Amino acid sequence: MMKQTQDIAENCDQPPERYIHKQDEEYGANNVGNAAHVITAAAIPVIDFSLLNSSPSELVKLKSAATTLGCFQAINHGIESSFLEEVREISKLFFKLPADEKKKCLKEENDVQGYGNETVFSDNQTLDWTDRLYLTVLPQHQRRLQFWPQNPTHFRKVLNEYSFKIESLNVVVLKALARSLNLEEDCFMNQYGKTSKINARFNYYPPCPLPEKVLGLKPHGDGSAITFLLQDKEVEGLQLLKDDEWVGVPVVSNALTINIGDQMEIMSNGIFKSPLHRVFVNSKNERMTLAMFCMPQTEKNIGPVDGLITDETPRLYKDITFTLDFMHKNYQQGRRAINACKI
Ligand SMILES: O=C(O)CCC(=O)C(=O)O
Ligand SMILES: [Fe+2]
Repeated sequence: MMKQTQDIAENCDQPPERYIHKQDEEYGANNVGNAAHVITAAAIPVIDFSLLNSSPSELVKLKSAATTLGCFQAINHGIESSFLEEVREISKLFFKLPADEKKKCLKEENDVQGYGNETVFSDNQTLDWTDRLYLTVLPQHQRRLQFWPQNPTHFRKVLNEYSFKIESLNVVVLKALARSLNLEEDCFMNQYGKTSKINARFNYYPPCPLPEKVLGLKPHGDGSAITFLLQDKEVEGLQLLKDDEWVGVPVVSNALTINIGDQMEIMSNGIFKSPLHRVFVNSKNERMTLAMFCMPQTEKNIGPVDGLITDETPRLYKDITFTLDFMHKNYQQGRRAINACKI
């Protein structure tokens, strides 16, 4: 059985070969683009959610963020900061448990659900410097509770509550995005079926003695429609590709970082952009984040909404059922799932 990254990081002065990025990897750690630099907070738009229904200019700002970067920071989103603290706390308490205790939630080798590191498909796959706990949280009947920690004791209660808060916020985002394009407000939601599907991924990035040689997460676009990322309170690391340059996504206190995912790019016929992003780690501090991936039911076919297909803007994507398996296979082979959906 493979050792977890956290256990490796504990006593190591050199990351194992399997984590080290090779010079020729297109988006590897050595290949930092023109210059990896942290741009100012102003470059990632901050959207005030309390204004989305009343302020046309806030909606324009949202549209601009979603069509260019595919990323924005949501403030005044309605989830109490004290509750976000509880969410961070269960993550921290879980990852700080002794290895044996965490192993109670260990994923099976070829599954993504549960605790562990990245699923290995091939011998030359470069590994991410991270461990994760990956759980389907909604719809409720798809939960596989054997992977849900019972330690800390309030883990399940807090995650359950957070799932419903994110589900509601997802509706707010879907409606606002539709209105920003002058579309009927339910047009994206109509592709969801009765409820959304939400997968949670708790990410733990231990410090690394040679951070410039590894990546916390390899470059990828999210397979979701919308991703809600609760960042670490202090430690930054997320970067996204904009005009061939990697730009850092700052920590904004009490904000949720929202990413457009591949399925929204498809439903919007390419108007909204699913950004390529990756994670850097550092030598001093560990970093913990929680990504909530919201998407239509996996058995549902999705495609560009009718109102967006015109003579001038022809259909760019096929109708497709976007399964997780399809997503992950592409990721591990260093490809983008969305490219396989283009006409
Ligand atoms: O940890 C982060 O900052 C980003 C996580 C992410 O991109 C993901 O889980 O898909
Ligand atoms: Fe991501």
